[in-house]
Amino acid sequence: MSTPRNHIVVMKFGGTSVEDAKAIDRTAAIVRTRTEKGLSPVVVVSAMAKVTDQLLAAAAAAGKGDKMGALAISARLRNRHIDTAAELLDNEHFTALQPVIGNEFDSLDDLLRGIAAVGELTPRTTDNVVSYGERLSSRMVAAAFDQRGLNGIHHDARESIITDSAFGKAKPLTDKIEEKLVANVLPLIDAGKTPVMGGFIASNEQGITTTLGRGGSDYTGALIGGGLHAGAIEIWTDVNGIMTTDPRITSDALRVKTISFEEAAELAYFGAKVLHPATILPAVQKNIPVWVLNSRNAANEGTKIIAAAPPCKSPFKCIAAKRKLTIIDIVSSGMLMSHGYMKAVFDIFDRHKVVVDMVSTSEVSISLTVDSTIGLDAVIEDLSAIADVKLDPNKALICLVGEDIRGHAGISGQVFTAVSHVNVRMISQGASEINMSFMIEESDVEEAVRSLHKKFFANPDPDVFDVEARTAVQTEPATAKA
Ligand SMILES: Nc1ncnc2c1ncn2[C@@H]1O[C@H](COP(=O)(O)OP(=O)(O)O)[C@@H](O)[C@H]1O
Ligand SMILES: N[C@@H](CC(=O)OP(=O)(O)O)C(=O)O
Repeated sequence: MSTPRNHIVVMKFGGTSVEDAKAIDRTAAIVRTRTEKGLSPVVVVSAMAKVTDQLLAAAAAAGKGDKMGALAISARLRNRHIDTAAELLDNEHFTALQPVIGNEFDSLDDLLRGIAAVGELTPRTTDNVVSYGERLSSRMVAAAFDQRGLNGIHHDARESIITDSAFGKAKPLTDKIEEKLVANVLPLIDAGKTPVMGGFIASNEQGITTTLGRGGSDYTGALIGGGLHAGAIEIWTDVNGIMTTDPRITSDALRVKTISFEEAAELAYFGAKVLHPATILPAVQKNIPVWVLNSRNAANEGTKIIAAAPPCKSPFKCIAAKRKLTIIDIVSSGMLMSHGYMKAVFDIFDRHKVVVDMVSTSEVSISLTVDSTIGLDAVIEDLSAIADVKLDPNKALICLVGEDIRGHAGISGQVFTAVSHVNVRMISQGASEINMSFMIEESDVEEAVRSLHKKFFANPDPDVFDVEARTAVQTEPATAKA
């Protein structure tokens, strides 16, 4: 294993942390606190808030042949970026950056015209369109850091983050990434620069643009942290850290002070949007602590994610909800007393590369859940050849994460009493010692989470949760973003 470079800190700023000139200015001030401590930051930025969704909308319009609609979205984005740069930068830096922004938008417009002309949108072209968000934000932030004396220098993430060719959700090639980071980024750090890179975007081995999937900038941050063997990875967002549940569901949510890698991975996978599920992996491999911090309230301690979290007296640390799930009920009398049936069913999911989240079985039926409709038609067709299949959409998974759920007697009774007014469709407990999950109607999510939160976080362990903040008000309300 490589030797840790403890002076390097990877700082990832999400869309809300770079949403406008004021936010980027705050970001620069936060980065300065690290350079003042003698640390060497590598900065990863997402697209400005909502830009990714708007680029996807432009791509979709172009794919339907609506050239004017696509170009209109692009024109609005062009104005937003130019206006932000004008507010953010002095004359010298703005004059240098304006043509760069202009060129990027000219090439985006050419791309959108091309898509509209053929009237077809592929995953590969979608990745190309959507990559402009991070390409632009990283250039703007680098210029702002340069002007503010932070020695900011732009590095195109696509030159260092190398993936396979699974457009839309590409898999990183970690050995290649490490090689590239050491060759491209380390010399910049050694020269006293602050490299600024776009998150989420990458390229395959042929140099074609790919992306790591929605919310993937956290993953970029972790890949860079792992590849450079940094001393810490910081995820800067718009809340005080990992909270006991999404603070948009209940304002009673409390900051979790410390959480284990394992617990954070479960939470992220089962819906806590604050962290991309893959973020933890590179950190675990090199035992790098990950911090989740608030760029609107930088003085707050945030949440530390480490290998082993301290003991917690409360049974749960967090409640996550994952929406937009579909339950698939598979019923067949052929399953009765037979072996190999499960294998046949799962082989079908495997063949069509459809990921299953939760499974529950009886003698003649299997219920399972999926979070994407991509590839689902083919799965249903193949399953229908061996069983009766029923789809039940608009479901949500509620996941309670805690360090030793099995060790708490009577815990299931307490959970289901708390949500006794909600129709529970599937339950899973026992597969993991730290997770208890169940499926409900999507429309019941808020009610169920609030009831569970009230039940399990009435007397939280002060060593683990920031109880003092219970009465404190957030610095600013969280805003909707993408
Ligand atoms: N358990 C949780 N703790 C904190 N935030 C959560 C949690 N679950 C969901 N969230 C949501 O995640 C949001 C932050 O994630 P995201 O919007 O992707 O931020 P960014 O743009 O910084 O990457 C918060 O505003 C919050 O509403
Ligand atoms: N911009 C990308 C990647 C990302 O991670 O964004 P954010 O950090 O704002 O969640 C997205 O919206 O999916």
